[in-house]
Amino acid sequence: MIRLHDVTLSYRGRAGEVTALAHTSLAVGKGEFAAVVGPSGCGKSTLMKLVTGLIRPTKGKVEVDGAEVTGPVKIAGMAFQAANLLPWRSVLDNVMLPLEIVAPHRGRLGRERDAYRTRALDLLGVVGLRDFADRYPWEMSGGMQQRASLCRSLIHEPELLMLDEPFAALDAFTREELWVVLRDLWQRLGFTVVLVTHDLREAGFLADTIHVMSARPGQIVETRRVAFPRPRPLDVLYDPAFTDLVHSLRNKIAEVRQA
Ligand SMILES: Nc1ncnc2c1ncn2[C@@H]1O[C@H](COP(=O)(O)OP(=O)(O)OP(=O)(O)O)[C@@H](O)[C@H]1O
Repeated sequence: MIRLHDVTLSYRGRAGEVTALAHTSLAVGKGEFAAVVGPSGCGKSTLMKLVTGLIRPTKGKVEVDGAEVTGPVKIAGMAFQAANLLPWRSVLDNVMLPLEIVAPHRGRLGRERDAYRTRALDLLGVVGLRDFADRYPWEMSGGMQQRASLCRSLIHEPELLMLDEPFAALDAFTREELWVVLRDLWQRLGFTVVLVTHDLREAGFLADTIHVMSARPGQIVETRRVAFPRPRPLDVLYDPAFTDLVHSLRNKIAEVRQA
């Protein structure tokens, strides 16, 4: 689904040139759940922007679904640390927002509003928010807002879901609840995921593959397959093999930070 071939990305700003990524290569298969971890400022968000076509590589090539990325990628949905829901729209209308923007839904929404509404309500049901569809974002907790944000990123049935630290602002319990929500959505809908996170337990619980990046300029320095069988219960977090995985990822990141 995703291929980065020897990609370098340099930002040119007033303070001169900053090379965020240098000679980075990465492959993510169709339907795979990939996580990207690494020290702060190593270029994780830059990698997300390259894959979604928000920026173009300085050198090298980015491909999504077999085609070179030359502009915004239509098959991608995105969610970020801030839920960014529009306060004047109900939860349902927030979830339906991408349908007003993304082709071909934009052209169909007028005629097929009821069917789309049903789809949005079904999705809200999967994340436990069906009864909150008519509420406003400011009437809901941060975790509920993030659930709605996940629904919004999936309403146009993207093949690729790009998540940049979506649970970082939540408390530990809510975060674990949301891991389960994302696990179930992914298992049900079968999209490809790239999840950027600082939380190594989150990466271990959710991902098939964890890519570790070096300090800036970032590169993938290690790729781990996560072998725990699916569906994974939260109890896997207390498995000694899981703790070993988290420890060794932590050690690897400490090593690349000092290098
Ligand atoms: N638009 C920009 N112009 C100039 N430099 C930038 C720009 N965006 C990012 N950078 C720089 O590129 C480097 C990588 O940034 P990026 O946001 O990709 O890192 P990150 O790994 O996502 O960081 P964090 O883990 O702290 O969220 C940083 O040094 C950052 O300051």
